[in-house]
Amino acid sequence: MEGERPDPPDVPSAAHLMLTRYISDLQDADTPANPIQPKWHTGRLPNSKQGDGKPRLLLMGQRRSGKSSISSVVFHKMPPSETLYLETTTRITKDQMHSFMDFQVWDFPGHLDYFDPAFDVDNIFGEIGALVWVIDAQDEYLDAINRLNTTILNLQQHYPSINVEVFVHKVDGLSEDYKSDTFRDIIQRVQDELSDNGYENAPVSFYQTSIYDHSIFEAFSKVIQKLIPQLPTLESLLNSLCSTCRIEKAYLFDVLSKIYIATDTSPTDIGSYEICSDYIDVIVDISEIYGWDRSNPDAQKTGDSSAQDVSGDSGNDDAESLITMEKKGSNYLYLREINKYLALICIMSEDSPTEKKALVDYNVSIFQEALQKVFQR
Ligand SMILES: Nc1nc2c(ncn2[C@@H]2O[C@H](COP(=O)(O)OP(=O)(O)OP(=O)(O)O)[C@@H](O)[C@H]2O)c(=O)[nH]1
Repeated sequence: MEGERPDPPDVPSAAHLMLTRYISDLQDADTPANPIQPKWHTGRLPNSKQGDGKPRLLLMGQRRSGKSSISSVVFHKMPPSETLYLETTTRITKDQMHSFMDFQVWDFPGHLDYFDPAFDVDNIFGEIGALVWVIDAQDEYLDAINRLNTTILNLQQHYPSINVEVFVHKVDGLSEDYKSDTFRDIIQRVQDELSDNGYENAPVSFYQTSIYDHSIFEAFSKVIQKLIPQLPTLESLLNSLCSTCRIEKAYLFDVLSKIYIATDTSPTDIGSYEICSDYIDVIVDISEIYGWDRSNPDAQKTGDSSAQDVSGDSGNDDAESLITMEKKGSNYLYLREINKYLALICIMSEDSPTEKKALVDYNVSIFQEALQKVFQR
C-alpha cells in the first residue's frame, strides 16, 4: 500500500531535465505564458468589490430542478438518495468552500426573479466566476429555457465574461435516445435565441448530469477548471510527467470533493475518471481509519511515532504521501497525496510498473515541488 520514498534513482537525465526545466520556469507560472487572454473567466475577478478574488459559483434554475441536491452531493458528500428529503430553498444559501482554492457556492431559490429592480444585481453577478443553470430534463423544460435565455441575454449586456454552464440534469431516468434528443433540443433552442440576438460566441457550455453517477462531478470539474488561472501550467506539468514516465492518463484531484482540477491533454473518457474517483473513495476511507491528524503540531514535536511522515520525508509540511499500485484489469493505478487537498492519480498499463516505480516516484516528487510553487497554499 505505502512505500517509503527511495533515494533519487539513477534516472536518465532527459527524464528529469524535462521536469526540472518546468520548475525553473515557475516564477512565471501564476501567469500563463500565453499573452492571449483565455476566453473564460480566470477567477481573478478584476471587478471584485471586496478584492478577495474568491470565485463565486451561482446555482440557478427552476424549482425542484435539483440545485440543492447538486450542491449537497458534490460539496457535502450527501448520498444521492437522501436528497429526496431536501426541503425547498427559500432564501439564498451561501456556502464557503476552503479547498485547493477558496470559492463560494450560492444556491438560489427557484422562484426568484434576479433582474427585478428590488435586487442588487451588481452584488449578485458582479463578482461571480460561473453561473450554473440547472434544467430538469425529466420535466417540461420550455419555461426553464425561456428564463435561461432571458438571463443569458441580460448577462451578455452587462457581464459578458461570465461563464454560463448549463446542466441538463436528472438524465439518469431517460433512455439513451430520449436523453440525446433532449440535450440536442435544449442546446439548439438556446443557441438559436443567442444568434437571433447577435451573440454568436457567448461563453455558454452544456453538460448532461445526474447526481446518481459520476457525471455531476465531471461536469463540476470542468466548471471549476475554467476558474483556475494556473490550468495551462498544470496541464503542461502533467503532460510532461505522463511522457516521462509513460503514464496513460494523470488526474490531479481535489480529494474531498472528487473534482479533478487538471488532467493531461490526452483524450479523457468518463470510464477512467470513474475508476480514479472510486479509488479516491477507498483511499479516503482507509486514511480515515489509519490516517493521522497532520495538523497536530504537538505530535511532531514529541516525535510521536503515529505522527511520522509515512514517506519518511520529514522536511515536508504536507507530509503524508501514499503510494499505491493496484492491478485493475490490465491497468495499474498509482496514487500519491500531493498536499492537504490534492492527490495525483495516474493510470498505467505497463506489464510490470513496479520495475519503474522508483522513476515514477522521483518524477512525481519533482511534480509535487513544482505544484507547491504554483499553488502557494
Ligand atoms: N432522478 C434524479 N433526481 C434528482 C437528481 N437531482 C436531484 N433530484 C431530485 O430532485 C428533487 C428536487 O431537488 P432539490 O435539490 O430540492 O431541487 P432545488 O432545485 O434545490 O429546488 P428548490 O429548492 O425548490 O429551488 C429531489 O427529490 C431530488 O432527489 C438527479 O440527478 N436525478
